[in-house]
Amino acid sequence: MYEYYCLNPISAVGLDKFPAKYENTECMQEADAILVRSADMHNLEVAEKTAAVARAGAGVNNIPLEKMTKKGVVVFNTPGANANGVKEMVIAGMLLASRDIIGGIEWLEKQDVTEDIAKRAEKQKKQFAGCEISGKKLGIIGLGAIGVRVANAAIHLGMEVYGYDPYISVDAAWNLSRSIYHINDINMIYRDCDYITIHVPLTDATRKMIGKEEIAQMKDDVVLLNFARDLLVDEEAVCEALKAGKMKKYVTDFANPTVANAPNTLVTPHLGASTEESEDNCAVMAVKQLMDYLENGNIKNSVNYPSCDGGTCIDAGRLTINHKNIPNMISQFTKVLGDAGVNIANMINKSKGDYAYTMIDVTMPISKEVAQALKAIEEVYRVRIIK
Ligand SMILES: NC(=O)C1=CN([C@@H]2O[C@H](COP(=O)(O)OP(=O)(O)OC[C@H]3O[C@@H](n4cnc5c(N)ncnc54)[C@H](O)[C@@H]3O)[C@@H](O)[C@H]2O)C=CC1
Ligand SMILES: O=C(O)C(=O)COP(=O)(O)O
Repeated sequence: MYEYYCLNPISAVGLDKFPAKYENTECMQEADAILVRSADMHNLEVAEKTAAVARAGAGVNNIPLEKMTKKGVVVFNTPGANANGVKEMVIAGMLLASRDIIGGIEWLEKQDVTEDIAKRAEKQKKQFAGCEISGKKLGIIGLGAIGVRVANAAIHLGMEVYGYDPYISVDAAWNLSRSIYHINDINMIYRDCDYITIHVPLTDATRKMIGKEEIAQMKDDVVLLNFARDLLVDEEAVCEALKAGKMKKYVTDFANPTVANAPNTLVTPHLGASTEESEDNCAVMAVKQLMDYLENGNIKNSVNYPSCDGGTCIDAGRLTINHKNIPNMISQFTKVLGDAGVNIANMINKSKGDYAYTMIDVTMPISKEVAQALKAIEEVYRVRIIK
C-alpha cells in the first residue's frame, strides 16, 4: 500500500490513475509521495517516509529543492503539460493590451439598456479603439515549452517574432518555426520589440532580470507580459514606467500589492494553467511519474535527481540509493553488498550536478540490515528496497 497526499487540489483525471494499492491520506506525515501545484513548501517539514514530491506544473520555486535533495526526496515536475494553457493566455494578454476590450465591456455593463443603446455604443466606441498585433514585433525571452508555443502562434497571427534563449534545448529548437529570429543579444529584444514576453524559470540567476536599465532601453509604448513569475521583474520600476507613459501596459498573471489595481496593468489571478486540459495533463503526468518511481525506482522529469530507467526489475531484488556525486561512493556500495554475499546483476549510476542516483538489481532478496549499512555511508541520503 502507498499513501499520497495532495497539498493542492489535483485533477481527478490524474488521481484516478492510481490503482487500488494507493490511498489518498489526509495526513501529510503519512505520505510516501506528495502532489502539489503552487502551495509554498518552503516552511513545511516532510516526513522521513516521504520519498517524492510531484509538482503538477512547471515552476518549482515553491519547493525547497536543496533541502529535499539532501533528504533524498525526488522532486518531479511535468514539463510542457500546461504550456498550451499559458500560450493561450499570453495571446489573450497581447490582444487585451492592444485594444480596450475590457474598457468597452465595462462601459456597456454600466449603461441603462434602452432603445438607443446601439446608437450610444456607436458614438462611444472610439474611446476603446486600439491597434492590431499583426505586423508588430514580439520578443520572447525563454524558448522552452511555453516560449516556443507562443512564438509559433504569434507567427500565425502575423507578428515578427524574435526569440532569446542561450540554453535552448534541442527539442525546443526542433519545434520552433523557422520564421523566428533567434537573437543572441537580449538587449536587441529590449530595444526593438513592441511586445515583450518572458518565459524563464525563477532562479537566483533570473530574479529581477528585467529592471530599470532594461526598461530604459525599451521602445516607448512597449507592452510587457509576464506569465512566468512576478519576481523576474522589478515591478516598482515597471509601475514608474507605466506612470511616466513610457510603458503602455504591463500584463501579469501574478497579483501582488505593487501591481494589483495599478494604472495600466492587466492583472490575472495566476490563471495560466487553470484550464481543464492543463490540469488533467499535469495530474496524469505527475501520477505516472510518481508510480514509476515508487514501484520501480525509475526517475523521469525530476528537477533534482538524474533520469534513471531500469524498467521493471526482473531479478530477485532491487535497491536504489540517493547520494552525493563524489568519488568512492560506488566502491563503498559494492563493498557492503559483497560483504553481505549479495551478487549484483545490474547496476545504473547517474548524476545530475552535485547529486547522484544508483539503482542496483541483485540476485537475492536484500535484507533491512544491508539497506541500513548502505544508509550509514556518509553522503547517502536515502536507500529504498524496491523489491
Ligand atoms: N502562469 C502560469 O500559470 C504558469 C507559469 N509558468 C512559469 O513559466 C516558466 C516557464 O515554463 P516552461 O516554458 O514550461 O519551462 P521550460 O523549462 O520548458 O522553459 C524555460 C526556458 O527558459 C530558458 N531560460 C532559462 N534561463 C534563461 C535566461 N536567463 N534567459 C533566457 N532563457 C532562459 C531555458 O533554457 C528554457 O528553455 C515556469 O518556470 C513557470 O515559472 C509555467 C506554467 C504555468
Ligand atoms: O506550472 C506552473 O509553473 C504554474 O505556475 C501553474 O501553477 P498552478 O498549477 O496553476 O498553481
